[in-house]
Amino acid sequence: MASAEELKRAAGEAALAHVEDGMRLGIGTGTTAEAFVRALAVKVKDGLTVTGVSTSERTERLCREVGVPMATLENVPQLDLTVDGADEIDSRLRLVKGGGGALLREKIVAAASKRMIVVADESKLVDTLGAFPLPIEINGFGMIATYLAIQDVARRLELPCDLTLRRDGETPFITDSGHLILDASFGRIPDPQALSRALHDVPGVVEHGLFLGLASEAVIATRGGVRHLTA
Ligand SMILES: O=C(CO)[C@H](O)[C@H](O)COP(=O)(O)O
Repeated sequence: MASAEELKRAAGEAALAHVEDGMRLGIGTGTTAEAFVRALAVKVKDGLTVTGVSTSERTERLCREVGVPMATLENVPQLDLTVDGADEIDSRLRLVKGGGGALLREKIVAAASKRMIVVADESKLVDTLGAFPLPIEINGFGMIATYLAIQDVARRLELPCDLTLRRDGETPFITDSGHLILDASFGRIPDPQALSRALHDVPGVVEHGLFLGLASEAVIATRGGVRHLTA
């Protein structure tokens, strides 16, 4: 039976079929996105020309290490395609992302792209979003007030709410953009759009991990083969 690693590799390799010569590519964060980077690097060595824009410092380092040519979003602000992983994917290709802490840059890069393809193994497919805690990137200033305002959002939407400050060992986890992350267990999220809007209305919330209307396709590796889903 294929291991989780093999499934991630299969998804990463299958996404390569969507990469064309000359593309400006947003490159995601996480183990599945990294499988895509390694497969991409082989093509680059064989002569494929692409310009990558990374969604995290971690991905940037890997791309440079394996020889994928990189630019910044400042220099290349419009992208043809972004390939990125996800923590949860529903049947309408609505996503929860940010398990790796890169949600802010991931969302900026995805929004700057004409297309976003999600790469994942079948364990990420869900009927309803919400089993995976939703990462919420917040400003450090006034974090308790922000915490209370998020609890208030959940109360108004009649969702349970359990917030945990993400840690990196003894200290709070700090994102590439210098913010904190609250991992929010809201239970099942029946109306992701309403939750997204309400969270964006909280001033201390920088971004959240609900990706709605951004992914147009998904390449899902299953034990029975790779499935291609469209929104
Ligand atoms: O959103 C992300 C990082 O912020 C990742 O794409 C997500 O956590 C999936 O990671 P993996 O492919 O390792 O399961």
